[in-house]
Amino acid sequence: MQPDLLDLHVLHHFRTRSPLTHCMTNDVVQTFTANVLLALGASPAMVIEAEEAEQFAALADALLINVGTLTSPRAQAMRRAIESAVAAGKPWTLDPVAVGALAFRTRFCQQILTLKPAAIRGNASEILALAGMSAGGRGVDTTDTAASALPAAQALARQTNAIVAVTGEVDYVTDGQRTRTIPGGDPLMTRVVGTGCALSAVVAASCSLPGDRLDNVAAACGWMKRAGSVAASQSAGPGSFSGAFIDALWNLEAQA
Ligand SMILES: Nc1ncnc2c1ncn2[C@@H]1O[C@H](COP(=O)(O)OP(=O)(O)O)[C@@H](O)[C@H]1O
Ligand SMILES: Cc1ncsc1CCOP(=O)(O)O
Ligand SMILES: [Mg+2]
Repeated sequence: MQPDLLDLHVLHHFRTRSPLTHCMTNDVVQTFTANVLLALGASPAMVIEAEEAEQFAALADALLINVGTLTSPRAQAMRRAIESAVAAGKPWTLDPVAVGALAFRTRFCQQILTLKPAAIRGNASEILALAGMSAGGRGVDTTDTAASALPAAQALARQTNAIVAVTGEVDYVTDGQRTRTIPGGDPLMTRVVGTGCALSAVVAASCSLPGDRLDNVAAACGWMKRAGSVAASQSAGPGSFSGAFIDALWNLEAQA
C-alpha cells in the first residue's frame, strides 16, 4: 500500500477526537477489540446490559453490533441500543459474523438491517449471505473471495444506504456507487482471532468522524491492512503477530 492510502489526515482526526465507541461484540474478541481501538486512540466501552446499553448508545459517539456470540437476551439488548443510537443520531455498524451459516443470527441481522446501519463490515461469505446471494461460509470463516462478493456488497449498500466493507486478501469499501480498493495486509491476519471483529469496531468509530464516510471507512481498512503487513514482517507466527499488530497500529504515522 502506498503511504497516501494510509489517509493520515483521517487518522489525525481519529486520534484527536478519540471516538467513544460502544462495543456490543462477541465473547471471543473483547480484549483484542478494546486494545486495537486504544492503540488507534479511540475510547472503547463494552456495555451489554439492556438498560445500560440503551442509555450508553445515546451517549457514545458510535455503536458496534457484532453477532458472533449472539443469544436472545443479547439480541434484545442490541435492538434497544440500536434504536437509542438512531434516535440520538449516532452511527451504528453491523458485523454479521457467521450470517448465512446459522438461522437465528441471520434472521436477527435481516431484521436490524431496516434500522439504518451507517456501515456493515464482513468477510465475503457474510456479505454474500446478508445480500441474499449465498448460504454463508464455514462458521466464522469465509469460503469466498472478497472480489467475488463485491457485487453483493454494492447491492447491499444500495439496499441499506450503508457503507459496506467486504474484506479479505483485498478489501473493498462501497456506497453502492463509488468503490475503494484496499490491498495489503497478510494471511497471518486470519490466523489470529478477532482481526475482522476489531476492524469492524474501528469502522464503527470512523463513522463518527467528520468528512466523507466512504473515505473514513476506507481509511480504517487501510490502517489495519498496513498494521497487518508491518506486524507480519516482524513476527514469527500468530503469537508474536498479535502484539506486533497492536504496536504497528500505535506507530502508524512513523511507518507512513
Ligand atoms: N489473505 C489475506 N491477505 C491479506 N489480508 C487479509 C487476508 N485475509 C484477511 N485479511 C485482512 O484481515 C482482516 C480481517 O478480515 P477477514 O478475514 O475478511 O474478516 P473476518 O475475520 O471477519 O473473517 C482484514 O483487515 C483483512 O483485510
Ligand atoms: C471464533 C469466533 N466464534 C464466534 S465469534 C468468533 C470470533 C470471530 O472473529 P473474526 O470474525 O474477527 O475472525
Ligand atoms: Mg468476522
